[in-house]
Amino acid sequence: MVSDRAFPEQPKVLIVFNPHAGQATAVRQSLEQAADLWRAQGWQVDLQATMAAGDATQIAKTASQNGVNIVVAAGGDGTVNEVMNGLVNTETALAVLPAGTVNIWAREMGLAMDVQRAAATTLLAQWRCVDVGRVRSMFPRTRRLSRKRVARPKEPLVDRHFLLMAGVGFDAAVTAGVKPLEKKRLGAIAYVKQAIQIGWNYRGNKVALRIDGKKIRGRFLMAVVGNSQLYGGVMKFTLDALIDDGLLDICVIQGRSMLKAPLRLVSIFSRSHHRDRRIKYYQAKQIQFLSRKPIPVQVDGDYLGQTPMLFEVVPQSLWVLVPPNADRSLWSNHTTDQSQCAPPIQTAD
Ligand SMILES: Nc1ncnc2c1ncn2[C@@H]1O[C@H](COP(=O)(O)OP(=O)(O)OP(=O)(O)O)[C@@H](O)[C@H]1O
Repeated sequence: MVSDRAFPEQPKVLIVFNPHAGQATAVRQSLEQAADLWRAQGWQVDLQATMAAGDATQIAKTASQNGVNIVVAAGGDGTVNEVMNGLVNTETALAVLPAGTVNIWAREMGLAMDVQRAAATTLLAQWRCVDVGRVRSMFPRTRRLSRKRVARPKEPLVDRHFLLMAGVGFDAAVTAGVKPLEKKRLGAIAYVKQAIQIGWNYRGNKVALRIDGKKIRGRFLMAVVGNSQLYGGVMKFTLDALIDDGLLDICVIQGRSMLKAPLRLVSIFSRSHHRDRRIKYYQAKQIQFLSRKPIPVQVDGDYLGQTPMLFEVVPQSLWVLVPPNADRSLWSNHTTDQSQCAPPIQTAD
């Protein structure tokens, strides 16, 4: 792996933490210890807790404007998503300390799930510039899907970046239904419980996709639009995704009901997507999702809204700290053109 950018000697660091993330209770204490470890290496570290959902984006944006070199998202993937939304197209890098329920980005980065060990590994990280995804509500020009009208957005319009993936359909319906208290109590099992509860009656939706201009229609149970590979911490829907290739990977699961969904899961777990004729796989810069009925959408594990939505890649737009054990299969072999990432920031001492 090639380092994209030199580490500042005494970086200014802000740890943004979600006090309600995950199931642990003494997060602040272990984050203070992580901060001390970094301070011992000359890093200038501050901590700030979020007060409400959505806070972390503004905190990260302000930190970047104030010359902070690294903003550390201490929480789960929802917190990582909020922080990165404040850092896209800035000079400030994203790092993570895993304190959430699933911690997919931390796993992709090869970090231990223990905050202290993850902090120690972060000292050895390299700066890399990566792509992110962007998802926006859209008003389709096509008013019809076969002979029926295309659904118009009924919820507030959204415009959001994502680092890991977005899901459309069944997984987003599950995400929307998991209650925060249940997630706190049961952890990842809350998702399994919800999936079983709604799976019996879930029906595939008629969807029209436009993938880089190419029209594709069908009845889909769900689709994953991946910027990276790992999903749910255990499997890979978008197993060919590279985080610096200027493309999003799209894995579509076809079907009318969940009856045969276990077969699709076997294909996904055994990484034989390409041999399953009910799984379609694409790579593209832009994907439009249109449907007769509004279909739920989640980004990086949190419910976002409903179709119609437009997904597109924002190439080379985010600096991230990449520890030595990060999954190498996420990066293309060649050194990418870094000109679109903001130039390195100079620490004002
Ligand atoms: N102070 C806060 N009070 C209430 N909600 C918050 C606060 N700070 C952040 N949140 C919200 O909590 C949501 C979940 O947090 P987060 O993703 O960090 O943890 P998690 O859900 O336990 O982990 P994972 O996403 O890995 O499963 C985030 O989407 C965020 O919007």
